[in-house]
Amino acid sequence: MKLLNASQIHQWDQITIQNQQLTSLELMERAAKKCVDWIVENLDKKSTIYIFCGRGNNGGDGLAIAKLLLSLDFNIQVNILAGEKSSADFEANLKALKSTSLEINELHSANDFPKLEANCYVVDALFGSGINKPLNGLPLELANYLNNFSPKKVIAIDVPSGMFLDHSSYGNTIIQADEILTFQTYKQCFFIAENAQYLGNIHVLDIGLDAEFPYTQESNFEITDANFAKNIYQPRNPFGHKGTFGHALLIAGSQGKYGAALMAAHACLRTGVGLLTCNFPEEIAMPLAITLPEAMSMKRNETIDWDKYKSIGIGPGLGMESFDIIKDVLTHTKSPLLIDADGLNMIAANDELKSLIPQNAILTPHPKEFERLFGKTANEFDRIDLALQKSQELHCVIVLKGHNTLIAADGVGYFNTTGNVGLATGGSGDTLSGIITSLLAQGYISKNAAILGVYLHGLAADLALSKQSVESLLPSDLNQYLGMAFKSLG
Ligand SMILES: NC(=O)C1=CN([C@@H]2O[C@H](COP(=O)(O)OP(=O)(O)OC[C@H]3O[C@@H](n4cnc5c(N)ncnc54)[C@H](O)[C@@H]3O)[C@@H](O)[C@H]2O)[C@@H](O)CC1
Ligand SMILES: [K+]
Repeated sequence: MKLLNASQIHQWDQITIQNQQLTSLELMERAAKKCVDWIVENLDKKSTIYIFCGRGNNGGDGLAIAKLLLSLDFNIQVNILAGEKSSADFEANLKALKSTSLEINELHSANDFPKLEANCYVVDALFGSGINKPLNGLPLELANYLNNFSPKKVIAIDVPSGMFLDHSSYGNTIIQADEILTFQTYKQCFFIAENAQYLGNIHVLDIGLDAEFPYTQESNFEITDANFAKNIYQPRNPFGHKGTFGHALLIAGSQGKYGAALMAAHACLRTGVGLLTCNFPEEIAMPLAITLPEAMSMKRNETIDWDKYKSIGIGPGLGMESFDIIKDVLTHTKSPLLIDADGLNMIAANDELKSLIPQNAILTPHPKEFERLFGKTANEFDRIDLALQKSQELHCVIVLKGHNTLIAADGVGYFNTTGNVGLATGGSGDTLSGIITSLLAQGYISKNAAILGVYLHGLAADLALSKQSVESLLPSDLNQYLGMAFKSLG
């Protein structure tokens, strides 16, 4: 699914109004009705709901919500920012609300802020997709006032006020939401870790916007959900044999980091590779044979037959002392390549190695490794843009690991939607390397191996939560759930 920017979302509303012969007020009414359905189902009617409205259409939504909640006998209190400039639909809804018995509180200064009851709810309808500058003046004071108070829940309409949809809000004040009722589609800002403290649970409400419009739009960002993964999944040919599913070579492990190599190997096999050869330190050849008898092994300094492998994965637990082998691989490999961890760190520390990265290689840095490779950026949006730029410059795939891992390929960024904080443990990346190396060996092109690998890795972690908690989850648990993750694609 494409992620649209703020201006495209505005156009989407306009096209819908035109194609469905609606007035914008009717569309707003639809949006408000969806929010109220959610509120009725999820909030306790006994608690007061304080609704804070700006004077644009986000505020208009707030007023339309207020009118509907009033008709359902909810206990509400409505506050609007004072000002002269307001949208037509805001004015229409204000007029309608003024015709009821409800008193509306106009906020001219901080003295007008209502005293909030303990245990209340707050609806944040100050600014939505029309935000065009950081909060300042009275809206800033109000945001601080609300953030310093702890209501039962803050429900943001469309986006938390103060958050830009498609560029960085780093350092700005934003209203902290517990629940976000967003219209029609995810917004890019929801996938960015620097916004994490302001984002709560996100509920995408279908307000019936034009179904065709997103397909007509260019976008540099997509999200990879179950449909996306199903489309790239290649079901196995029933007549296949071990040669059909590729021979992978995994070059991993060093003293003190043997586990990383074993975890990568285990995940590689569980992802369906036909054959796996492990180039591991000699001292773990025996533990490997005992714990993973399906894997073959070779010595670290043994000559590699470059024609033999369908894919090579290098890096998990490799240590920084393996310069010769990474140089050898970068210089000679003819196979699709995945580079992780110390493989990346060695490249970052050496310009000659950097110049040898082959086309279509998959690099899987976490943010710190990314910084070592490509430099520091002022904020996360800039880091993502840099990842897209580097993916084009180097003709390779960059998997920027994090909460919503971003896969940058051919200048497009794909945000993954599976996974949970249980993955924030050493070893998760090693498992991911094994999975992606396996998919490469099975013939997936680099971009698809990275997207599907990240999706399956996260999904296995989500499925593992049926038995584990986010605290107790171990990367090695994922191997047991890869099977179920694959089955969900079938
Ligand atoms: N028909 C439509 O277009 C629909 C719009 N919807 C709602 O409309 C919202 C977008 O409405 P608008 O485009 O009117 O924009 P907003 O309501 O987000 O805000 C725009 C207004 O706030 C001002 N403003 C922006 N940033 C400010 C800041 N930091 N401090 C002070 N003032 C600031 C702008 O000058 C403008 O007057 C969506 O987020 C959604 O909630 C929904 O009702 C769905 C239908
Ligand atoms: K809002």
